[in-house]
Amino acid sequence: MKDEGPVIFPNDAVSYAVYRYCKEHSVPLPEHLFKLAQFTEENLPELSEMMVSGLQAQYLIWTARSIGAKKILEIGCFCGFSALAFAEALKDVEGAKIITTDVNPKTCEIARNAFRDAGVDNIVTLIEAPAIETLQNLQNDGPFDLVFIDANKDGYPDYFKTLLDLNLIRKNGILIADNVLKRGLVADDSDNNPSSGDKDEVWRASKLREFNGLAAKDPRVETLILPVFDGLTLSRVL
Ligand SMILES: C[S@@+](CC[C@H](N)C(=O)[O-])C[C@H]1O[C@@H](n2cnc3c(N)ncnc32)[C@H](O)[C@@H]1O
Repeated sequence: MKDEGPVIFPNDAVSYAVYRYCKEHSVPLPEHLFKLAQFTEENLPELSEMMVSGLQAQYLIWTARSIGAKKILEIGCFCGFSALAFAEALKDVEGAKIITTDVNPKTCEIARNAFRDAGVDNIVTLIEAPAIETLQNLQNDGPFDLVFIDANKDGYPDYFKTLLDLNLIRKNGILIADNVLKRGLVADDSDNNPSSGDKDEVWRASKLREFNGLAAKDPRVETLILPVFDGLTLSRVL
């Protein structure tokens, strides 16, 4: 077994080259995703970092197709970038349905326009409401094949419990949660971590630690945490 050592790549330059290489050799993204990303970066520059990365969108498309997903639920729509990726994955699937939810009216409007412009508004429904409320009203729409959590980090433990208690994910369906390592703070928030001075982030990391603990111990799921992007928790429903 190899040592569980630090980063594989020697420095930032090589890491960026690797990232570009991975994108170029992975499932392609449609042009409308690049357009939405550019629009978001130009119009909401201070928030645009909230979008998943290009490679992460490729990962979501590949995963949704791999498990034969037909129904997807997303918590945290923002301007619609990851939902559009899911729509790309499901565009040729008979009866496909994507439900996404967010509380920000401004970004919801951008997302709705993006879904319409991409011609996927027939399969994507955006519910403008707090996610916990949305989950409690989804009994007739589930169970989902894939659920993606990418919203307020303090909500992750409740989203996890509600999704499982209400049987909103089918057997062998998967839950993907983003940002679960929070720049490593979840595993190490000591002075070793340059982000440890940011008290808000340290608090969010504590909620993510709680979420990861639930996902690791709950007998209804089998969980894998991957140290990719900002950390992904993958839970398969048993
Ligand atoms: C990281 S962004 C989502 C990014 C999106 N998945 C993408 O890749 O483009 C998080 C979103 O969660 C939303 N959010 C925050 N609190 C929420 C809540 N209680 N219920 C639903 N959405 C919430 C924010 O408004 C924000 O748009």
